[in-house]
Amino acid sequence: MRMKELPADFKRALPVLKEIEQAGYEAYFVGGSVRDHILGLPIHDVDIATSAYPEEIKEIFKHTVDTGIQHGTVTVLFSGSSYEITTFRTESGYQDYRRPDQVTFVRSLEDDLKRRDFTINALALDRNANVIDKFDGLRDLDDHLIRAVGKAEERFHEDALRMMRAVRFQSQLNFKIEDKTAEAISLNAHLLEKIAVERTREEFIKMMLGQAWRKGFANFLTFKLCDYAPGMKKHGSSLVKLTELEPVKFMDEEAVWAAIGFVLHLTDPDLNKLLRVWKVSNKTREITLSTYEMLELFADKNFDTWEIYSLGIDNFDRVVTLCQLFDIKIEYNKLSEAVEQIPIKSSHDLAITGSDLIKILGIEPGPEIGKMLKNVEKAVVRENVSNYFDELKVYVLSNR
Ligand SMILES: Nc1ccn([C@@H]2O[C@H](COP(=O)(O)OP(=O)(O)OP(=O)(O)O)[C@@H](O)[C@H]2O)c(=O)n1
Repeated sequence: MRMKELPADFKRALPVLKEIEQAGYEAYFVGGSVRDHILGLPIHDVDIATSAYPEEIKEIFKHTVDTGIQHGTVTVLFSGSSYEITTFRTESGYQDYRRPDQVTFVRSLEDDLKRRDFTINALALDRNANVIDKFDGLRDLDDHLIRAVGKAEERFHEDALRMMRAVRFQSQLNFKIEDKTAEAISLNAHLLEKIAVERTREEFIKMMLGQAWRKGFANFLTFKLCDYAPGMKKHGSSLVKLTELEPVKFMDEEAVWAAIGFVLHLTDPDLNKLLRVWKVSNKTREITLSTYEMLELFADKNFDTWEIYSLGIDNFDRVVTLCQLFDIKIEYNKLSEAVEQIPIKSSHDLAITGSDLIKILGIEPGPEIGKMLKNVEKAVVRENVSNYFDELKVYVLSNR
């Protein structure tokens, strides 16, 4: 099959493929960018695979960096851009279900494609836009199917993360997982325990942010991957409720975690614990906890602008989408107008400072000043007083 127009990222890399071919080797685009291009999706991360060994690539190009030379990857700097070029390889060993014990460089494209996870990821594209399809990846793309290359069980034994990748692609592409591949995931879900939590988390979040996350997440539960994912073992039957909610897309990772906390009715410390087990970043954890608290307030209908402000106005839109997900009725127009009208973004925007208060009140610096400033901030946010120095001065003097 020959594709029509190549996207700019591929076109820019064509001279690199040409150089390799002129030196007597083969070179192709491979991996996710080929899949996405055929699907008509925007591409990112152009990967090039070649029959040339790393040392041979280094002879062809003047400027190279040994990025992952033991796995066959060399970064080539060419005409102001950089390209990752990986030698065709086979892999064996996989005693730990994560990494091959042995990587062997080979000259055959087919051998390289054979070791890949799914047929839709085992396509190659040559310089003339011909697709090389040894495992019926094009048919599966057409049929919207995620099918392991060769024996599914073997592919998952090689890298257990691929089971998460299956549900992730299902969600991102809105595809179905082919029966034998699905069966192999169910049989091998326990291997997920061998995978570093950071890698599992990355796939989990990509899955939850995908268009068909309800399908991917439903399979994450059905295949029992959830039982071997960090901190979720006992929660399968509660988490299933997420798939029965309104079809709303998650805005970001923080929205995903807050929704999980909410559907599990976690206390704040328990959600914190779950986030630590999944090793989310401190920033994500902070934002998630504030989002979660705001969501609970909205669900209780028991809040005012000060609470929204102190939990972070930036969380408001995320919480609104979560309210849609959980069908929590809020008076959106009224609320968003109120939030827009909050006159300050943070205490830094106050027209009065701590040193002003010390002068106005004639008192020593200390905790009293902090308390007073907080009261002023609250009054400004609740629009009990305008954020002008003179008005704040009067307010402070009459509320001392
Ligand atoms: N566990 C894995 C990871 C990757 N691959 C192969 O390596 C390619 C590149 O992997 P990666 O960049 O991680 O994923 P993509 O498939 O490119 O998807 P995306 O870029 O959307 O994450 C994949 O297409 C697949 O052929 C694999 O076989 N097994």
